[in-house]
Amino acid sequence: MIEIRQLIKSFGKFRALDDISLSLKGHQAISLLGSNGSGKTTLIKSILGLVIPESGSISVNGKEVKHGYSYRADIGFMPQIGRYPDNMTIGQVINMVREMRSDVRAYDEDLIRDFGIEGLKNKVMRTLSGGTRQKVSACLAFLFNPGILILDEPTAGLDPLSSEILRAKISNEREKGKLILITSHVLSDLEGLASEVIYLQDGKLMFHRRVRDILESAGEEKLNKAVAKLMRSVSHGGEEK
Ligand SMILES: Nc1ncnc2c1ncn2[C@@H]1O[C@H](COP(=O)(O)OP(=O)(O)OP(=O)(O)O)[C@@H](O)[C@H]1O
Repeated sequence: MIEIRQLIKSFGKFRALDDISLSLKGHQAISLLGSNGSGKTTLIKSILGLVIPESGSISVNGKEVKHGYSYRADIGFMPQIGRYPDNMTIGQVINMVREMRSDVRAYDEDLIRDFGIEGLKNKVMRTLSGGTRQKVSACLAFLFNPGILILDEPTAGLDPLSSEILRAKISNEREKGKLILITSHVLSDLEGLASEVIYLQDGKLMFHRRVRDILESAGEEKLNKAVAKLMRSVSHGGEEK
């Protein structure tokens, strides 16, 4: 569903993405890992068409990103920090976004219900806690029932119950065949959620592997331990892709 070929992006002389090729398919929850500054956000922004790469290509559901923005209709994006008009209420923001897509017949309001957003709809955006703001961002990302979800640090700031609600939603959507790309710095957040892991370091792709294979080859039951082991081995030896 997302094909990235030999992607290169520099900021001045600094190479933020260095020859990245990836094939991302439906039915997967893919965890995008990497230390601060490794290129995760730049990669996500390239997929969203917000960063223009200097070479290489990205196609989403067969449409080349550089040929227009229509492909974005099938991507739901949850940013790390959602920015919304300060004086609007939650209800007004959700209605405003809903009206932007009159072509959509059935909205996905599961998270609005499960997070209890109805009871908060008169709260003004500027007064929201970080976690409630995150919940609004999550509700909006899923609202149009997109085939692809890109979630940037989705559980950061969420309380344990809300985090579990979001994890369950991600699993459900994956089972329906969606492609879900998730960045997180917390390895334990991946447990039972991710089916594939991508690891970037200094703008380079260090590995893209199935969780099952990572667990098997590390001889570990816990994904966070297995991924940490693999990260150490590729960081020191520069393993596979
Ligand atoms: N607009 C920009 N101008 C100059 N340098 C940039 C720009 N955007 C990103 N960079 C640099 O590119 C590198 C990759 O940044 P990016 O935000 O993609 O990292 P990240 O993996 O998302 O990091 P984090 O985990 O901290 O969010 C960093 O060194 C960053 O300083």
